[in-house]
Amino acid sequence: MPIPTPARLVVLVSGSGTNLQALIDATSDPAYGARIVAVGADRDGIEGLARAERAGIPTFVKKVGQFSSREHWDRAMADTVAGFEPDLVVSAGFMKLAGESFLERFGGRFVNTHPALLPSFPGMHGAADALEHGVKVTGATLFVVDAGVDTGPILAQAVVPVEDDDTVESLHERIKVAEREMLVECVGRMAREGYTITGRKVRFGAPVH
Ligand SMILES: Nc1nc2c(c(=O)[nH]1)N[C@@H](CN(C=O)c1ccc(C(=O)N[C@@H](CCC(=O)O)C(=O)O)cc1)CN2
Ligand SMILES: NCC(=O)N[C@@H]1O[C@H](COP(=O)([O-])[O-])[C@@H](O)[C@H]1O
Repeated sequence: MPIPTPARLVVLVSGSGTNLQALIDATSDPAYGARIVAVGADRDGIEGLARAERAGIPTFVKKVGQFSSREHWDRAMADTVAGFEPDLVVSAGFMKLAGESFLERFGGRFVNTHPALLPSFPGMHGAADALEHGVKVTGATLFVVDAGVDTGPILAQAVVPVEDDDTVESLHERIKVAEREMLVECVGRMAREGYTITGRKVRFGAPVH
């Protein structure tokens, strides 16, 4: 997938937005090769939206409850995101599953960062589930979103140790430090180098014809 530079990014958030902030900081350098054209959320009053507003980035909020069905919400999300003409959509702590309409429009250029080493510990509680299971290492995974829950082709993974005295909070904070670095590096490479998806394998670099 070759991408025109600077790549246009739409970032989706549901919470504190520290991954978004890492992207905001990275995109302030024109050499990074991407810029954030909008930040979207499924709820209001979150620090993620405040971070975007402080950076002068347009925001939008689409709550599921504002729509008559989940499908209508999904289509409204897809229409709104499409209006910003993104090259890549980045889910960074976005706590909603994307449905058919969204994936029809953005499949192959919608990535998500997850706080565990997939395929282990998918879902909404990746750090807590890894701690509960007693694993000795965990981390973060960046993948291309598909119709499953955290099942898409993997772009990159970052590993962190689990310490004996970890709480869910201390472990998730350690994961997030590695996650932000991985996200910034990979989104920048996708923008500058393009990427190729072949079945379950993703590599940086545009397809060779
Ligand atoms: N179709 C997909 N959409 C998304 C994926 C994905 O793999 N496939 N990844 C997510 C993020 N994600 C974890 O990485 C995730 C987010 C939300 C849920 C979930 O079950 N959400 C519930 C609502 C929960 C809430 O509102 O608090 C829901 O969507 O109804 C699971 C995994 C990005 N989207
Ligand atoms: N399943 C999705 C999920 O758990 N996402 C996780 O939420 C956190 C958001 O942090 P942030 O709002 O500070 O970027 C991140 O660790 C992200 O991987």
